[in-house]
Amino acid sequence: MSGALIDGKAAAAALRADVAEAALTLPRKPGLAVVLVGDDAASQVYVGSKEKAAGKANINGQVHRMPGSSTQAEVLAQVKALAEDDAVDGILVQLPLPGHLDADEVIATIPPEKDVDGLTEASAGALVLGREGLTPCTPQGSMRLIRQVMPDLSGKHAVVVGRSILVGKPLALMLLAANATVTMAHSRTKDLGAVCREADILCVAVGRPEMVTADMVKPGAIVIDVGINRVAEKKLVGDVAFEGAKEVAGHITPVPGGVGPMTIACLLANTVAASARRQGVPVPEKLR
Ligand SMILES: Nc1nc(=O)c2c([nH]1)NC[C@@H]1CN(c3ccc(C(=O)N[C@@H](CCC(=O)O)C(=O)O)cc3)C=[N+]21
Repeated sequence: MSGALIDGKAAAAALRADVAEAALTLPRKPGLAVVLVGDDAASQVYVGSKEKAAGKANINGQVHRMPGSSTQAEVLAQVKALAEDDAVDGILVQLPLPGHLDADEVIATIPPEKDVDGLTEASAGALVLGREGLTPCTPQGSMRLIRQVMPDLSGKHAVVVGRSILVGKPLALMLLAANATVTMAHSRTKDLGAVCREADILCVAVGRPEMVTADMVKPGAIVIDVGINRVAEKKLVGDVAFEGAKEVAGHITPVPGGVGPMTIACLLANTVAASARRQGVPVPEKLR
């Protein structure tokens, strides 16, 4: 292996420790509410791990499980109740929602100051306008990993492959705010390989197993693999063909153990940051 591994598990543990410490400095214990509609097995496991992580970080985590047959009005009423609950600092609606529900309308019901997933129009607007706001967890986690190996992105070329609302688009904006020169590439980009090879920082969030191969990586580049694809019964792979790419990259995130663990840690960081603002105290520096 030539490139150094970026250990997302270790970085997430360190951030969670900072979050746990910061939570204790607040007048009131931070509260995180997760709304889970339906009984999708993967979501159950995932939400359970969020609840546990919250507890360990000195955050009151509560999961509101609703049947898959819940109506739009019932889900909206649940989110509204949490919006009005003063002890709740963060609201996360687990996605995807069952097909008969309108996720946009549900998310619009989350007050921006409790939007720990960074998915409301207000949070997206703040990111575009360069104002203070809560940022989506997966791109925020990616930025934290990049900063760890490259604190100053000035003069660097970042290529983001994938333009999703959840990851690609916000990540590009965050890289731009950090002074990188940013290219957004996607499924309609011509000669994707050539574009990727220009990248000092290559971020891939397309949801296609091992789509980015070693020949698309500039020697020494930082490679951030946001993909989590279940290929065989138990095997998880990223959007980057890791074995080859790691020989070319300077730094690379593995899957699992890369961006994934950072997503949960950033959710906790957002929750404590939201709580601090709601309680009128400064957001601890390490959580920014
Ligand atoms: N409103 C909302 N916000 C989310 O942030 C959200 C969501 N809905 N719905 C589901 C997806 C999925 N997601 C993951 C986070 C961490 C790992 C993670 O830590 N993965 C481990 C592997 C876990 C395993 O082994 O299965 C890793 O990459 O190392 C995975 C998936 C957040 N999501």
